[in-house]
Amino acid sequence: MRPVAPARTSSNTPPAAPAGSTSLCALHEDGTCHSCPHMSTPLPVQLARKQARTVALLADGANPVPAAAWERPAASAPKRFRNKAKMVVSGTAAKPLLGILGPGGHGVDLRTCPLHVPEIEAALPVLARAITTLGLTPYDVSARRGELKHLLVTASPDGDLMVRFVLRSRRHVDDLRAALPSLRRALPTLAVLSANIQPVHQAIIEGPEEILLTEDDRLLMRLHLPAWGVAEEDATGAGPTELPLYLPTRSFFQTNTGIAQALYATARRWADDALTVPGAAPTAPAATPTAPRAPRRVWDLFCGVGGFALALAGPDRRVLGVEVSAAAIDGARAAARLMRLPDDRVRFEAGDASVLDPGAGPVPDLLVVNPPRRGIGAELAERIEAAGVERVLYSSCNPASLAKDLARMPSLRPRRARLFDMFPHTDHAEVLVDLRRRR
Ligand SMILES: C[S@@+](CC[C@H](N)C(=O)[O-])C[C@H]1O[C@@H](n2cnc3c(N)ncnc32)[C@H](O)[C@@H]1O
Repeated sequence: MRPVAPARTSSNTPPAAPAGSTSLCALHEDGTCHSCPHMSTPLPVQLARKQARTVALLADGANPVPAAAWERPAASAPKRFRNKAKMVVSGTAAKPLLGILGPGGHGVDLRTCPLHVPEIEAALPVLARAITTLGLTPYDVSARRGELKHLLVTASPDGDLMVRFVLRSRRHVDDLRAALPSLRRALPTLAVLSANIQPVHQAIIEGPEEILLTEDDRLLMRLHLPAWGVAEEDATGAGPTELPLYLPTRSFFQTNTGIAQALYATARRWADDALTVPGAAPTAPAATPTAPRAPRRVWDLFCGVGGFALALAGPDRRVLGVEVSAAAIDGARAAARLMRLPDDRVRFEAGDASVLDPGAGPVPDLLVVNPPRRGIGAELAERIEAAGVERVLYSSCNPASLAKDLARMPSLRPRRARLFDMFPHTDHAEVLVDLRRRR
């Protein structure tokens, strides 16, 4: 077969925004893409507004977050922060479009989206040429014909790539396998290649079957946190402690790498900062075995590939992570091995976190929850409230469901909060709240 041509940087450069524009994105400016409604507003102004909105929303609930509890928000880079591209493939095999379906189901090409990290932007034209070379016909939603539905590309902080072709059937899997050497020549940092089979005609990004075409089945995402006890830099600040996370193909990962680092670093700083919250009730001295200064037993529910659990792992601490995705749990266990954490201290279990009862056995000193947008829900919130857990770190990508869950845990009072700009140019906000049981 014909080889795939390597990346050409000149054709990868996004078209410049029109003169006089403050926008970072020509696709936004010319109306091609509406995914980032605030793209034309300077990022510091966006962030101030997002912070004000989030503070107001959470001050208003039945278990309010006091205005004085908020730390300075963690600001993102304005562009080149997204480590994952989820591209709908449309057009034709000869001229594929990688992006979204616009009004009327017409394909819109977003391969020059300035949010993607440079490694993704350089890879997309190479992958478009591979689609042409392999004759992969994009799936036509209205005609229900074609084979290639989506292209999912993730870049690690080291620039390694995971590329997944979401196909309607297995028809082209052998062609993709045969193209691997040529793809590797064109994309030398290609670490993981797979075909995901998504046979149903529904708006679902990926299906349950993943066919791996490389030996590696996961991407190493090496994050960097500040040293223990040191305040984290915002967003892009690389610190000296490595947090190596393994991302398997069908697992969640925070899409903004710099902000993910800030989030895990803040959780770690707060977890060990039990005595220093302004206005917090004094706790027992550190030496008292029943009330240690830093938590000894930590649970991380909805742990994904283990970001919070592994950031919080320490010599005098037992950590349990629970996550519904078995693939993500495999990744978390592999990362724990890479970090040489003994499995009697750091344990990961696949299962439904929403049915757990922290009061059923020895109660964790610190519970981390980082649920999907729906929140932890009434039942888990009520069990946490009843279990007598002293401290909860609640990381939420949906302040509205967070406010509801806080109202269900009236004994756990928000003492500290921080906004993380995980999704710049949109209204979405990620919030971390430090809850302490009222005495
Ligand atoms: C917002 S992500 C957080 C992942 C992780 N904490 C991180 O920092 O990357 C939510 C996670 O919850 C998982 N999840 C969804 N429902 C679940 C459930 N009922 N029990 C356990 N995990 C669940 C998802 O698979 C996903 O990995």
